[in-house]
Parts: sequence; C-alpha cells; structure tokens
Amino acid sequence: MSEAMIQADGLVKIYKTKQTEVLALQGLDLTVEAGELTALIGNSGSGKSTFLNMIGGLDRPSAGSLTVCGKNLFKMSEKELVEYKRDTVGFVWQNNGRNLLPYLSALENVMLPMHLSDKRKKKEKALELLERVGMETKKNSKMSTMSGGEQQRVAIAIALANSPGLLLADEPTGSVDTRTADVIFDIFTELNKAGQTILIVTHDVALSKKVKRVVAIRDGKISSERILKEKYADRLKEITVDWRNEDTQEEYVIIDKAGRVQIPREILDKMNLRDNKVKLEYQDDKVIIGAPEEI
Ligand SMILES: Nc1ncnc2c1ncn2[C@@H]1O[C@H](COP(=O)(O)OP(=O)(O)OP(=O)(O)O)[C@@H](O)[C@H]1O
Repeated sequence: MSEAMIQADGLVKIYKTKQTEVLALQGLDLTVEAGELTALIGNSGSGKSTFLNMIGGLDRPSAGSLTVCGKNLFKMSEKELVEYKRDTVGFVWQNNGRNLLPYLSALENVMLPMHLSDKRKKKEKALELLERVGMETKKNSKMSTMSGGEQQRVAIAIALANSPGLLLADEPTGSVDTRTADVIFDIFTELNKAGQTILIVTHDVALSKKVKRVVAIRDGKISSERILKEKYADRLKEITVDWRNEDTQEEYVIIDKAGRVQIPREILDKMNLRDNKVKLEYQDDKVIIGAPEEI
C-alpha cells in the first residue's frame, strides 16, 4: 500500500502560557491520500489553523504522531525542518502580504523562493506557474498595483515555486469578494486535477460544497466528513450547478480509534437529556442512541 500524504494519529497540541494551558488539538486522527483536495472547516477556535501549522512545520506538535510526505514531523532537526518548509509544503495565507514583496514584479516574486541554480530555468518555471494561475499577462506588474484577488493568485504560484508535494491554504479566500473567491477556488480545483494534493482551511461553507472531501474539526478533533455525491463529482465546473444552495455532499460522522463519536450539539439539544447518560441499542445494523426511559 502506498504511503498517505498526511497521516496524523492521536495528534495533540498544548499551548502553554504563564497562567493557562490550552488544549488546541485533542488527539486528532486524519489520513489524506496523495492527490486529494480536502477542505477543513470548523468553528472559530476549533483548532484548524493549529493543525495546518503543525503540518506546515510552522509549530511543533506536543504528542501523537504526524507524518507528511513520508517525513516524520516529530523527528526532524531544525535544519531538516527548514528544508521541509522550503521543498515539501507550500503555504498560502489569507493575508498574502506575508508572501509577497510589493516593489517586485509578479515574476520576480515567484522566482525569489526558487532554489534552482539556473536563472533561465527559474524564469521558465515562474512563467509556467503564473500561467497556471491565470496571471501571465501581469507578469511584469508590481505587486503593489494588483487587486487582492490577483495578489492571491500570485501567492498560489509562489507557494508552488519549489514543486511541493503538499499545498496548504489557510482561508485563501477570506479577504476577497464572492466572485474572486470562486475564481481562486477553481484554480485550486484545476491544480488538484493536475495531481496536486491540497488542504484548504475555509470558513466558506458554500465554497466547500465544491470540494470532494470536507473534514469538520470540533474541539481539536475530527468530528465529521462530507463527501461529494457522485452525481456532482463530474460536474464540478458546470455553471448550471448551484453550489451555494444545493446539498452536494453526503455527511458522515467519524468514529475514532477508541470507538468514540461526537454527537453534534444541535442534536444533543433536541434530545433534551437530563444528564450525560444515554441508551445504546444495536438493531438491524444500526446503532440507536436515545434518552434513557424514566425508571
Ligand atoms: N499561540 C497560541 N498560544 C495560546 N493559545 C493558542 C495559540 N494559538 C492558538 N491558540 C488557542 O488554540 C485554540 C485553537 O486555535 P486555532 O487558531 O487553531 O483555531 P481555528 O479553528 O483556526 O480558529 P479561527 O477560525 O478563529 O482561525 C484556541 O483556543 C486558541 O485560542
């Protein structure tokens, strides 16, 4: 069996401050295969960025195991971590100012992080990447003269400069309007069709309806997954599909390795439980969880 692109098992991240400890990831399990396009959604504070930062090598996990592209994030030296961030993962942020130099052209910005020694090859590769994000006509424009959406497209090209196995994006459409967000999302879809593995953190539930796999994180653990229904999978780019309003995905709840499932708060509220005890029944291949009868 081939190795997964991301393999997180029982991943824990604790942030310690003088006064408190925050358990940002609470034993998170996730497998992402090479070639997948996955969106990570969840409420504010659920641990999305923390998880992305662990995968991106920007911060160290506290416990569990995490392997990305065959590399063990727990066993890396500082030097290996620098190489990993340069070669294995590419990162796109909501705030593209973190990636771009305003006084340089789009082409120069894309060439900057490349570690190819041959300048001609660097330029060739940068032009090819700008074409892939639809920015070839603006190759000589300074970043400071571009719109937020255009800057974000160049940021995607920069993240791909060293051909990373994995592209990570944290709220890449968070600062642009809906139409531009659609364009940016379509670029991710096209890159994925060409084989790029991509993990995107997004708040945009409507946009995530276009993605083949949406993983929801709650309280530092994966709680559910939504998978694109087959009838929509082939129609990803059709304008007749109303992605924002149609129910394009099937939802599944995740059972963790210890057999635990998270029941969504809305359902718990409807169950109107008196305390934390429920009745579990197994009937016709179904597990039924219900409020206990009054004794
Ligand atoms: N550097 C830090 N020091 C202390 N606590 C932190 C730190 N970074 C994150 N946290 C805490 O960890 C938890 C998870 O935060 P995280 O930023 O991963 O959530 P998120 O799902 O990305 O939220 P948002 O959607 O608002 O960006 C939160 O309780 C947050 O306050």
